[in-house]
Amino acid sequence: MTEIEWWEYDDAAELAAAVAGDIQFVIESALDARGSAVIALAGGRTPFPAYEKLAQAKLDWKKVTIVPSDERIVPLGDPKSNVTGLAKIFLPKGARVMPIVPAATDDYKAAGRSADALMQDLHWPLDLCLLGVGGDGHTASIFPGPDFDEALNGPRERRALGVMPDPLPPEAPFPRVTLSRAAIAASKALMIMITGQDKRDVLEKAIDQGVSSAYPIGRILADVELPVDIHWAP
Ligand SMILES: O=C1O[C@H](COP(=O)(O)O)[C@@H](O)[C@H](O)[C@H]1O
Repeated sequence: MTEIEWWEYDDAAELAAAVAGDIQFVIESALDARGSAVIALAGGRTPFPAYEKLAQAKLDWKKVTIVPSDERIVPLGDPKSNVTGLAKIFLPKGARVMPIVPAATDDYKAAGRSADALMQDLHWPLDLCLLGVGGDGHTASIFPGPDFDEALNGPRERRALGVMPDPLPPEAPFPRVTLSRAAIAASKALMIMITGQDKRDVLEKAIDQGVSSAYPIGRILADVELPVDIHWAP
C-alpha cells in the first residue's frame, strides 16, 4: 500500500484553488525540466471548478497536452463528453486537448484500442494523473463488468482500453474508454479530488479493503507505489 495523504478544505472553492495550485506546480516543473507537460485530468463534474481556476494561471499552455482520464463513448460536443468539457476550458488557452474517442462508435473495444494507439504517441509516463471517484467507487472509467480484470491486470504497456460498465451508471449510462491501472500507476504524480461525506466514506472503505476491495479505486490504490494526495471538501 502506498503512502496516502488527505488534504481537507472547508469548502469547494478552497478545494478548487488548492487543486488548481498543485496541478499548476506539476505543469511548471515539467515545463522547466523537459519543456513540455502531459497530464490526464478526470472528467465528471467535481473537478471543473479547479480547471476553471487553473486556466487562469500564466503558463506556456502551448506546451501542455491534456488528455481525459477516461471518456464516455458519445459524440464530441455532447454535454456528457469529458474531453468536450476540458476543451472548452483549455483550448482557448492554447493547450493541446486530446480527444481519445474521436467518433461515437458501437464497438467500444475498438474505441479502446484506438485510444491506446493515440496514447502510445504521447510522452510517457504522464506527469500527472488527477482522478475522481464515483459514489460507486469507480475511478477514471474502471468499473465492475466484463472488462474489469483487463483494466486492472492487462499488460503493462496497455495504456487505454474500452470498458462496458455493468451495471451502467445511471448518471452517464455509456460504454467508456479509460486509462488502465498500469497507466495510472505509472504516472509521476497521482492526485484524487472528491467532495462529500458519502464519497469520503467509500474511499476510506476502499483503502481499508486494499487489494481485495470490490471498489475499483481500492484495487488501484493497493497497487500504486507513488505517494497519493487526496483532496477533499464536504
Ligand atoms: O463518470 C465519471 O465519473 C467520475 C466521477 O465523477 P464526479 O462528477 O462524481 O466527480 C469521473 O472521475 C470520471 O472521469 C467520469 O467519467
